[in-house]
Amino acid sequence: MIDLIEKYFQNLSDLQKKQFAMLQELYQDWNSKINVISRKDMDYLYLHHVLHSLAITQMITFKAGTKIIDVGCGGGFPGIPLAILMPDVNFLLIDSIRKKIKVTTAIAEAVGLKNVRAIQCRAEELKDEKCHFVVSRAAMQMKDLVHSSMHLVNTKDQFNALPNGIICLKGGNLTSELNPFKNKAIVEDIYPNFDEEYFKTKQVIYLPV
Ligand SMILES: C[S@@+](CC[C@H](N)C(=O)[O-])C[C@H]1O[C@@H](n2cnc3c(N)ncnc32)[C@H](O)[C@@H]1O
Repeated sequence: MIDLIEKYFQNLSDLQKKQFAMLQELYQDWNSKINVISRKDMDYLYLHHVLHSLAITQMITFKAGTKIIDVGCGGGFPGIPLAILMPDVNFLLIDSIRKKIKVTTAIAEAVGLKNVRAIQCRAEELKDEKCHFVVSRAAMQMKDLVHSSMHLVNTKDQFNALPNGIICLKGGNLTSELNPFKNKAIVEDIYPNFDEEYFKTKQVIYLPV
């Protein structure tokens, strides 16, 4: 299934290929102990979770040294696949549920990711950390994500192609959810950049802070 990742990311090093390939067994094993992915979805780990996480790269390629906070990372999405793809970018993965952070930490360690930290906390209670971009998938409604995480974004230190902000992965009808942000948010369909049927209902949303 690593083929699916290589279809879109052709310059992976041998280490990155190995790291992506390790995810299947690691998630299989951890998910049997602590549920972080719906059981029926385990057959689609690379399409529904790994590649979907990497679809953030259609909006932006983070420069080396960028700091990212993944809010509500659960078992590590989108943070872990992005951290494998971008070893020069620093990731802090947070979730309010301790056992999810246990899985995320174990997987990051097993894969040998030096650019990942994971801590259990609620986004709104995180005070001592700043990042250039918050990323998130399926953690909360846009207005709650903005409310809980806006303070994490450093608005002064800007060096990426887009101003610092929040980037999230969403699906379905977003009209009412994004209504308060309609003049500011950029919404991109993932399909056909990633041309699997699964992505026909999925979007990447960017909101500058
Ligand atoms: C549906 S899961 C998605 C997990 C992961 N992002 C994924 O896509 O597989 C949502 C996660 O967000 C976490 N979460 C919700 N509100 C949060 C908050 N305010 N701060 C930190 N984590 C939060 C929950 O604990 C849960 O693990």
